[in-house]
Amino acid sequence: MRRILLLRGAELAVFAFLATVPLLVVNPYALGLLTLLAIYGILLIGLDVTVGYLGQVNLGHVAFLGLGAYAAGLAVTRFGLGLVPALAVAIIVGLLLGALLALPALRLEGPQFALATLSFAALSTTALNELETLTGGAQGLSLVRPPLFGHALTPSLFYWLCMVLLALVWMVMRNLLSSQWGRAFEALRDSPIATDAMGVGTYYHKVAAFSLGSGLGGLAGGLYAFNFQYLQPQSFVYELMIILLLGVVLGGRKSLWGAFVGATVVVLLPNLLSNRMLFHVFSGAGFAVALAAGLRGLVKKTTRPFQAFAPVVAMGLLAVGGFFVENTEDWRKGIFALMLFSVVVGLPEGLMGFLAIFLAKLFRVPPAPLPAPSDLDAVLPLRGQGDGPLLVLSDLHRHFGGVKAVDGLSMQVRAGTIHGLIGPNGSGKSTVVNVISGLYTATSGGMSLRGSELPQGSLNRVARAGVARTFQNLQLFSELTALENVMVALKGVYRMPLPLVLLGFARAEERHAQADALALLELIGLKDQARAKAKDLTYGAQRFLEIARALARKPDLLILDEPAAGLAHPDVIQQIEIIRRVHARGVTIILIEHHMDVVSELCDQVTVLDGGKVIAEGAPDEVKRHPKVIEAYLGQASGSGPSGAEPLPA
Ligand SMILES: Nc1ncnc2c1ncn2[C@@H]1O[C@H](COP(=O)(O)OP(=O)(O)OP(=O)(O)O)[C@@H](O)[C@H]1O
Repeated sequence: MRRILLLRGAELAVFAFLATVPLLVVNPYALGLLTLLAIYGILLIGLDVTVGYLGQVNLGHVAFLGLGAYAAGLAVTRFGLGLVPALAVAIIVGLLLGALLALPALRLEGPQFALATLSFAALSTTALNELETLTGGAQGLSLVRPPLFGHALTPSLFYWLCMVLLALVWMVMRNLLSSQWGRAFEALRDSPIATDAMGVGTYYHKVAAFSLGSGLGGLAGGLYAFNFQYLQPQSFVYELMIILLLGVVLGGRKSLWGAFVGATVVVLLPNLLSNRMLFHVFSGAGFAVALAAGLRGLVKKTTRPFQAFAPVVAMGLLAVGGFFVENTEDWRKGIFALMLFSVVVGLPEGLMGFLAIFLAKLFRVPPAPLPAPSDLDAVLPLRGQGDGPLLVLSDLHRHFGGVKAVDGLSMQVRAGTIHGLIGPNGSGKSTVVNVISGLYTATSGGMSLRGSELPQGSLNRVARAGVARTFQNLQLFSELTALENVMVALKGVYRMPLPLVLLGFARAEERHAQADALALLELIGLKDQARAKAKDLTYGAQRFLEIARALARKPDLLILDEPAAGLAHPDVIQQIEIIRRVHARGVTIILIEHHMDVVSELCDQVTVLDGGKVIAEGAPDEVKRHPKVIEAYLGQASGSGPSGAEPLPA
């Protein structure tokens, strides 16, 4: 049985079981907990988009729960809307306010982003508190759960409604996250620069992801309002946020199952704290897991000592401390902190990540087979040589304060050629590449591609204009597979509108993308490692993979920034062969390289830079003998005139 069938079967079994619960369980308390499980499940799936996929610490998600709850509550109490329109209002409020927060906040990174979201959460609670005439302030807002299509929603019916919505959210998000969108979210977490350089708008995708996650927060808020039928601003404060983060991290990031497990933890935590016996069992089990995982990691040498011992100490403190404190609820913040610390340090992949390793060993289910590679002519069409220059740089300057990294560079790259760009360290080669590819804006000067002005200062727009590049310091999407790295960059394949992607209509397109990406992996000799994560490939293979990924853009101009840097000799030979194959497809290449033998082997024309200026230009053999070049590399003019590669760095 294929892995996908097994997964779908497990999902179906769990949801079918959950659907029958109201028929089996008459205990209203248990039904209430399961209703909350569905609501928090939706909330955590939304939070996982930012925390798991975007890799950002989002401390504002609790605000969207609150805003969604009040939006739905007010829609019903003030505007007399029904249940469905009120839930729609809650989603829209989440989406819009999410986008509004994301627009400025996502220009920030790391702790600054976390602080921006925390401030938003604080502001929201204050607003809900202070806008008394609208929200009732600290007095709270009471509402009555409206009927659904004329039927009063009993606790059982409301539970089913929440479960149906969780199942829908699950399906829609699974479709989205396994599509080009999900890959883009993960790619920009690993390398925003490379994501932009592959023509995938980083900022746009970040804002879309954050807004989507917040929309789900709004929906969960609407359901929360109709579940409790009474709202108070104090319910949506940072303490709940910490529990939500604990849920996502403990359950396992980037996983719908992880969100589900996390929601279970969030729902059960209050019971855990109020029932002393349950607390002892839980903390004892946690200590045992931490000890077993730590010892296993140490024996297998997969864990550093701190990573192994710190969770044991934290969980030990929890287990022993439970016998001494009078009331565990008074210590809840400390308990959450110890649990969060243990999970972050000891179980970075969360419970589902941990479980997935065992399940994979237990079932050993092969993944679905990949399609046959597409015809390379369709993926990377052969181009004619053309005549005239493809790229023209005129009097280009790029200064950093007083440093003139590029100082009046004029250069032409003929279509269909391999154009070498060489020069001693610090001569300005990388800066030129960064200006052409849009990472830097030129201080002055002009650039044109095929006669049209090249956009400046935007990796994304330059990529869309037909320029692809690799990076001197590798910028792969390390958590994605080799195949997915190439699929992120594929041009002209993804045409399905978002609503249809959400409904699961992008599968044929995905197969097509896989086949195209495989053709490019075959070109560079990595087809057999298509499913290996980029971070697990050898260094040489990673360098080759960057070329395949850049080729997925079907570029007019490919810039290779030191593609042989750090490679062992056999890999250098393979790299030369790959570049030859790419060139044979008619792709124009700019090659920055310190290995002079690689330059001599491959380049039709070479431009030599020194101090940001061109000091020589011509065929490789000519420039090697040029006195200025020899002087630049050796710091002296040689009368004898070098032959071969000796004077230039190998
Ligand atoms: N972001 C920056 N800020 C300030 N100075 C910079 C920046 N980038 C490059 N420079 C300076 O510009 C000059 C050219 O650097 P650049 O990296 O372009 O040279 P290079 O020829 O690519 O060198 P290498 O072969 O060592 O990579 C150097 O003096 C460098 O210190």
